[in-house]
Amino acid sequence: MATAAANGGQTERVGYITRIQSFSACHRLHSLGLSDEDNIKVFGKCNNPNGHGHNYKGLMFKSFIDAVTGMVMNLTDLKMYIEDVIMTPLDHKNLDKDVPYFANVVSTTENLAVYIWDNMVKVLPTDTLYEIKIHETDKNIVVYRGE
Ligand SMILES: Nc1nc2c(c(=O)[nH]1)N=C([C@H](O)[C@H](O)COP(=O)(O)OP(=O)(O)OP(=O)(O)O)CN2
Ligand SMILES: [Zn+2]
Repeated sequence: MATAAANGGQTERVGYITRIQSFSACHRLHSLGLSDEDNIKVFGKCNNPNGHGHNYKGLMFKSFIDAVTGMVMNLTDLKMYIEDVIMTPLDHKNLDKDVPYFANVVSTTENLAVYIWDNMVKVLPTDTLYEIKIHETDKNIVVYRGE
């Protein structure tokens, strides 16, 4: 159990750690709630039935810095969680066809962040996830904090 003595007498500190994970996937922006015509109006080139690909970069985490281990979370454990939640289901996949969640949810980066959040909280220690930040392109970045 962590003690203040093991931490040089300091009170608990909150740390933020980030792990950058790249993964590639293709998708098409298409809402089942819109007509084909409106889908084209709303999503433009991204509604092309042939889809298009991205090299996403997903990030994360916060928690108390454990007084004994000095870690917010062991990055080696984090790597395993990321493998299970991001890499196995999403990497080199067609989001709309290969990931059941996106069968009727538009595969925007916002919804991808929600998907990753919902699945990461299932495997991480309680209250350690701070945010999911996804770089869809160098210019387009989405943050989701579970709200
Ligand atoms: N709010 C959102 N808007 C858009 C999303 C999204 O996920 N959330 N996604 C897309 C497209 O899927 C696509 O990613 C856009 O790519 P693109 O226009 O090529 O990306 P850039 O803006 O970086 O390209 P430049 O043309 O170089 O500026 C569209 N909208
Ligand atoms: Zn896209």
